[in-house]
Amino acid sequence: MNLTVVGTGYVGLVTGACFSEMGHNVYCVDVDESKIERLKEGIIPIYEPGLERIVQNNFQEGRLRFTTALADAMADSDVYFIAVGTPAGEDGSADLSYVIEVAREIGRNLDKYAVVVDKSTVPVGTGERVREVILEELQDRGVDHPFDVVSNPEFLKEGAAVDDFMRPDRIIIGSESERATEVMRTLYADFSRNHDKIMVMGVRDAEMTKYTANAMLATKISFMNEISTLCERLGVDVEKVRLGIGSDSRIGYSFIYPGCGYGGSCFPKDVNALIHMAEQRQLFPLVLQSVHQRNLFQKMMLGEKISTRFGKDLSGLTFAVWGLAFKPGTDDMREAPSIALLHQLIGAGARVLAYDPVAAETARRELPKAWFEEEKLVLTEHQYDALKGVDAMVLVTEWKPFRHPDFDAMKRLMKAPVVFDGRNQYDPERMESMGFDYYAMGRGKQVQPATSSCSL
Ligand SMILES: NC(=O)c1ccc[n+]([C@@H]2O[C@H](COP(=O)([O-])OP(=O)(O)OC[C@H]3O[C@@H](n4cnc5c(N)ncnc54)[C@H](O)[C@@H]3O)[C@@H](O)[C@H]2O)c1
Ligand SMILES: O=c1ccn([C@@H]2O[C@H](COP(=O)(O)OP(=O)(O)O[C@H]3O[C@H](CO)[C@@H](O)[C@H](O)[C@H]3O)[C@@H](O)[C@H]2O)c(=O)[nH]1
Repeated sequence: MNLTVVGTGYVGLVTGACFSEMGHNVYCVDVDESKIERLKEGIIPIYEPGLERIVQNNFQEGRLRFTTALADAMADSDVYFIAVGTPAGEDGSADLSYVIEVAREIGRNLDKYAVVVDKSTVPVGTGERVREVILEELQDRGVDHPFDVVSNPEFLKEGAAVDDFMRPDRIIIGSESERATEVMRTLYADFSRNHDKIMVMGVRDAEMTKYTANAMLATKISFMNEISTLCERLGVDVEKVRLGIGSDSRIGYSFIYPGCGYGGSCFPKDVNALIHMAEQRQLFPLVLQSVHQRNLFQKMMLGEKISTRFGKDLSGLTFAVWGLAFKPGTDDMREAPSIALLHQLIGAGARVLAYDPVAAETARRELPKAWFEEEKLVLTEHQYDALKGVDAMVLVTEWKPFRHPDFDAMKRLMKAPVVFDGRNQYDPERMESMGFDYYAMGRGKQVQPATSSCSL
C-alpha cells in the first residue's frame, strides 16, 4: 500500500520505517526541515535500538521517503497517518493544535477517497473533530470527496519501539466504516498473522482505550511506590513483596517495579489529560489524581533521602548521578526523574558529575545552561569518571552497564562509599557487607524523615 505518515517523531518515524520494512511505500512528512534533511542523509534524530538500520535500508531501497510537502505525499497515497505531538496544555489538557493543523492541511489537499488514521494519543471526541475540520476545508474548496477517520492508537515503548511495533500485543482499530476497517485490516495483516491481534471498536472506544492503558500502567507504578515507602517504614523488603504479588497471574510481574518515579512523554501527560477529561464532565477522578500526586512525591524521594543523610545544605558536596534518560534504551529526558533530582541537588548547593550512555547530548540541550557554565553539572565520558572524589553515587536510570559495576573500583574512586539506588539494582546485604552505606527504595536502611512530604 502507499502510505503517508505526518509527524516524524518517535511514533511517526517508527510507524513509517516499520511499514516500509513490511514492503509498503511510505512518505514520512514533517514541518521540521532540518529533521527531514538529516533523515535523507541517513541521520536518525532519536536513539532507538534497531531503528537506524531499518530507516537506512528502506530509504536506500526507495520504499521510505522523507518530505516537508504533505500535498506531494498525499497525492501518492491512500492512507494518511497523523502522528504529531499532543503535549500537555497549561491546564493539563491535551493540546490538539498540531493534530487539527494536520487535519486542515489534509482537507486542503484531499482529492480522492482516503483513510485518515489518528495515531497520536488524543482525547475522546477528537476523531469527530478531525472529521469536522476536514469537512470544513472541503466545503471551503467547494468539493466533496469521501473519506473516513480511524483511530489507531500506538502502544510502543521507547527503547523497545521497533520490537513493540513489529510484535504488538494488540492492534486497536477504532472505525465506524467497513471500508476503512478493511483497509486497516489489510495494512496490519502481516503483524497479526499467527493470532488475530486486530480489535475493531468505535473511534471513541479506541481513543479511550489508549488513555486507560497508560493510566492503568501508571497506577500500578504509583501504587507500588506507595507500598515501597510503607515497606521501608515497616522493615519489609519491597522486592520480596514485588515477587510475591507478581506470581499471582491476576497481578503479573510487569510495571510493578518501585523506583524514583515514572517519567517520559506519555504517562505524566496522559494521566493529566484523563484527569482533565473527567473534570470537564464534573467528575472527581480521585484515583488518577492520587496516581499523579504520588509520582510527583516519588520524584522528590531520592533528594529527600539525600538531604536526610547529608543535611539540607549540600554546599561543598559532590554527587555522582548514573543515568539521566527517563528509562534505559532511550536518549529521551522528557519528565525524567533525573531532572527533579538535579534541581534538588544543585538547588541545595551540591555539585554533580553525571553519566548517561546516550542522553548526554539531550542533557546539554535541555538542562539549564548556567549549570554547565558554572560547572555545577559536569557530564562525564564514562560511568567511573563520574565517581571521582564524590560524596555519594545516585543511580537514577537502570542502564544495563550499571547492573554489575566493579564495586572495588567504585570504593577506590569515591570519597565515601555511599550509594542511593533509585531503581533497586543491588542487594542491600551484599552492599553493606562490601562496606557501602547503601540506601534503596523500599528496602534496606530507612532514611525517610518522619515529617517528610514524601512520607506516604
Ligand atoms: N513517544 C512515545 O513513546 C509514544 C508512544 C505512543 C503514543 N505516543 C503519542 O504519539 C504522538 C506523537 O508522539 P511523539 O513522541 O512521536 O512526538 P514527537 O514530539 O517526537 O514528534 C512529533 C513530530 O511531529 C512534527 N509535527 C508537528 N506539527 C506538524 C505538522 N503540522 N506537520 C508535520 N509534522 C508536524 C514535529 O515536528 C515532530 O517531529 C503523541 O500524541 C504521543 O502522546 C507517543
Ligand atoms: O515497573 C515499572 C515500569 C516503568 N517504570 C517507569 O515508567 C516510565 C515509563 O516507562 P515505559 O512505559 O517503559 O516507557 P514509555 O516509552 O513511556 O511507554 C509508555 O508510554 C507510551 C506512550 O503512550 C505507550 O505507548 C507505552 O505502551 C507505555 O508503556 C519510565 O520512567 C520507567 O522508569 C517504573 O517506574 N516501574
